[in-house]
Amino acid sequence: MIRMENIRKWYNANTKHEVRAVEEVNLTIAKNSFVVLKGPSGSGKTTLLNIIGTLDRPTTGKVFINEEEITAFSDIALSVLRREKIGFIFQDFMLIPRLPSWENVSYPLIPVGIGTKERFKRAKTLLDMMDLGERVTHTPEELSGGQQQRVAIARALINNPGIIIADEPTSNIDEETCVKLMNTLIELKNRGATIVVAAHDPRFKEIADETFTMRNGRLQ
Ligand SMILES: Nc1ncnc2c1ncn2[C@@H]1O[C@H](COP(=O)(O)OP(=O)(O)OP(=O)(O)O)[C@@H](O)[C@H]1O
Repeated sequence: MIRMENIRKWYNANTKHEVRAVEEVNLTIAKNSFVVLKGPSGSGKTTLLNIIGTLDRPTTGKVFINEEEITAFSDIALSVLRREKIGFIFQDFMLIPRLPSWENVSYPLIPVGIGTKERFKRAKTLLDMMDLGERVTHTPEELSGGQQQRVAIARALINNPGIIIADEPTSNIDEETCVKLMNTLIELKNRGATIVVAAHDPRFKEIADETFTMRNGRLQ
């Protein structure tokens, strides 16, 4: 379970660039549920996802994952948590240029100390699953946008995460990849993962257990 208590995120607090991106958010996401965040551009969805995914800290408030207060964790403890428990799918893929697909996918396994042969094997299995078995040694610039997105999805799954966070995952991909992504997320949920997606695509509402709407940094 993920629980957020009185979350506030102010960027550049007390400067002339201060942005009150998230205000007084209280949110509970049940374990093994599929949750969608929607809301207009700039309403704070990415900010909230980054806080849930421990990529950023709230200005005030507490976040709990399975009753552990992760906002009290050190940066090192948070990076271990991210590595072991959380998979990210970003809007703009965030692949590393010049690294072949299999290395992009298996990159999160390097700090875990898994050897090259095993990393290749695991990456290949996921790339096969994403219909990219023929693109294992291609670099991101040699792939189409949809193929890059599928590499990014494979990377998000490499550590078999209990929590999957996706920020507008369908905004840069074609229809076919989009349906595939949705089916993959449903399958991961059925296998026990908790899924949190920020998305405008109305189809997510149909597959989600719960949809939350953000407006001006607040949950409605
Ligand atoms: N690093 C940052 N520094 C300062 N302000 C930021 C930063 N990141 C986001 N913001 C501001 O915080 C507000 C919320 O942004 P956020 O990206 O969370 O919205 P969003 O709902 O995800 O938008 P979109 O749907 O356009 O991606 C916006 O006003 C944005 O300009």
